[in-house]
Amino acid sequence: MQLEAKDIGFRYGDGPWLFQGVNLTLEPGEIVGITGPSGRGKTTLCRILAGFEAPIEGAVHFNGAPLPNNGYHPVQMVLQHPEKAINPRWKMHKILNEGYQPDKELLDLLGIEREWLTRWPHELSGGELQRFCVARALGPNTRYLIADEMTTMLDANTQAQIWHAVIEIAKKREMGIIVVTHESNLMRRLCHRVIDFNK
Ligand SMILES: Nc1ncnc2c1ncn2[C@@H]1O[C@H](COP(=O)(O)OP(=O)(O)OP(=O)(O)O)[C@@H](O)[C@H]1O
Repeated sequence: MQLEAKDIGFRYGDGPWLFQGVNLTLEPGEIVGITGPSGRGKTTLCRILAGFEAPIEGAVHFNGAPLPNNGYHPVQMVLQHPEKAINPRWKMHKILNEGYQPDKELLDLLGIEREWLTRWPHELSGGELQRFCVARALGPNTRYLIADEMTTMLDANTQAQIWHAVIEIAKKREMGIIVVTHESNLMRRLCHRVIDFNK
């Protein structure tokens, strides 16, 4: 079940092309980094790969066919700021179980404490909230995870715990990952290969 970007081009409105002719193939279980300067279009490319945005040119294929536009999406994305990705009017248990019911093993792996489940989002730290966003993205039908600066705002311990959990799940399920980060050490440690989005 490959994830394939074929000759992708994108621009906002009638502005200049952000990028054109982007080709990328991810195999199951592969961890690929995307690096490049701020504003180059990495997040935009991620949004296209996750089906949030349609490319102006080219196409994204999953398992040889266009990305599905209903049902559970096989490509899930986790953003830098968890508070932008959750409903502030829902308690954490509702946010966590929105798409599927994560099991105890996953909650433990991500260090999610049970007492957090009855709290509102504003009653948790950024690192605690991000664990929920990661759990929510790791449904059993997630085949590719896009981590766009997923742990940039977090301290080293939280960053390590979250990545340990994600890598363990990825190995077990042969889930592919796209890692967008400006941290070159993290990139080197995690990724099988890195695409320089500067060129
Ligand atoms: N909805 C939008 N409408 C118009 N321009 C946008 C929109 N979203 C992003 N842009 C612009 O597109 C460019 C690329 O943005 P993008 O977030 O994809 O870059 P990036 O490489 O991920 O940057 P960073 O490393 O800072 O996160 C930026 O110049 C941004 O201002």
